[in-house]
Amino acid sequence: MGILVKNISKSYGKVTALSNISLDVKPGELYGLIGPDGAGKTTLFRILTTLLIADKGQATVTGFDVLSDYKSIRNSVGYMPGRFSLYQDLTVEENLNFFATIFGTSIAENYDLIKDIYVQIEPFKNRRAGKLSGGMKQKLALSCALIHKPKVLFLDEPTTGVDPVSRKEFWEMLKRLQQKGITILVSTPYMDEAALCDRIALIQGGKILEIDIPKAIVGHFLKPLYNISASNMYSLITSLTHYEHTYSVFPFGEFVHYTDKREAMNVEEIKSYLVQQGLTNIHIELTQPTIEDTFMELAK
Ligand SMILES: Nc1ncnc2c1ncn2[C@@H]1O[C@H](COP(=O)(O)OP(=O)(O)OP(=O)(O)O)[C@@H](O)[C@H]1O
Repeated sequence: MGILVKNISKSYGKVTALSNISLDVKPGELYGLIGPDGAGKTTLFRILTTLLIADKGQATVTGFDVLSDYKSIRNSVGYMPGRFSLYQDLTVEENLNFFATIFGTSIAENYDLIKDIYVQIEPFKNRRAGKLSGGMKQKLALSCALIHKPKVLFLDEPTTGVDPVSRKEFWEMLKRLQQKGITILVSTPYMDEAALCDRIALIQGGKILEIDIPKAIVGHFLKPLYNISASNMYSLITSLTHYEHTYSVFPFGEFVHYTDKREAMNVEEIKSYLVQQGLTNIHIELTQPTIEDTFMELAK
C-alpha cells in the first residue's frame, strides 16, 4: 500500500493545475515526479498530504483516503515542502524538537532514523535555521520530516537551490532511507536526477506525459538524434531553427540536439547548409537520447 492517485483534477479559478492525473507508487519505491515550474507538482503533493482538496478523483496514501482518513495520513507521512518548512528564528535543535513534539515523540526516540543526516548539521545545532546554507537547511528540513518515523515521505523539489555536491549527497541519503522501507515520492525539475529514481512520471501543464522506469523512458524517443556543434552557438541555433528540414533543435550543454523531419537525413547536406550560413568548425554526430530529450519531445 503505497500511494494511489486516480483521475485527480484541480483548478484554481481559471487555471487548471492538474488534469485527470493517475499514478501509483508501490510500497518502498523511490518515485520521481519530473516537470518544470508550474507543472502541477506542488498541487499534487498538497492534495496527497491532505492540505488541499481535489476537485475530482480519488487518492489514497498507505491505504488511507485523503478525504475520509486525513488524520491517519497526517500521522504516517513526512512532508518536506519546497519552501518555508523551517522556522527561521528557531535554532537547528529547536526546529527538530518542535517537529518531534507536535508528533508526540522526541529526538532521542527516533534518532536512529535521522542519525546519518543529523550528524552533519549537529555541530551547528545552536545556529538559527535562517542562517544556514542551502544544503544544511535541506538536511534539517529532511530530519524534521523524518522525526516521527513516517511510512511515506513527500519531498517537493528538495534539491532546488542546492549546490551539486549537496545534491549528490542528498540522493545518496534518499537511497538509504528507501532501504529502511520508506516509500518516497520526490519532485524535481532536474532531468539528471530522474535517472536516480526507480520509476518516474513526466508531468507538464497538469498532465502526465509518460510513466516508466528511467531506462525505458528514453526508449520512447524514436528519431535519430544528433549532437551538432560549431564556432558560434547562437547562430548555429538560429540557422537550424530556420532550416526547412528541422524537426527539433535545442541547446544541450556544449552541443545542439537536433532531429530531422526526413526519414533519411544527409549529414553532408546539413553541413553545407551551415557553411552557407557562415558557420565554421562544424561537427555532427549521432548521440543517445536522454530523459530531457524525451521530455521535450513528449511536451512538443
Ligand atoms: N493558490 C494558487 N492560486 C492560483 N493559481 C495557482 C495557485 N497555486 C498554483 N497555481 C497555479 O497552478 C499551476 C500549478 O502550480 P504548482 O505550484 O502546483 O506547480 P509546480 O509544478 O509545483 O511548480 P512550482 O515549482 O513553480 O511551484 C501553475 O500554473 C500555478 O501558477
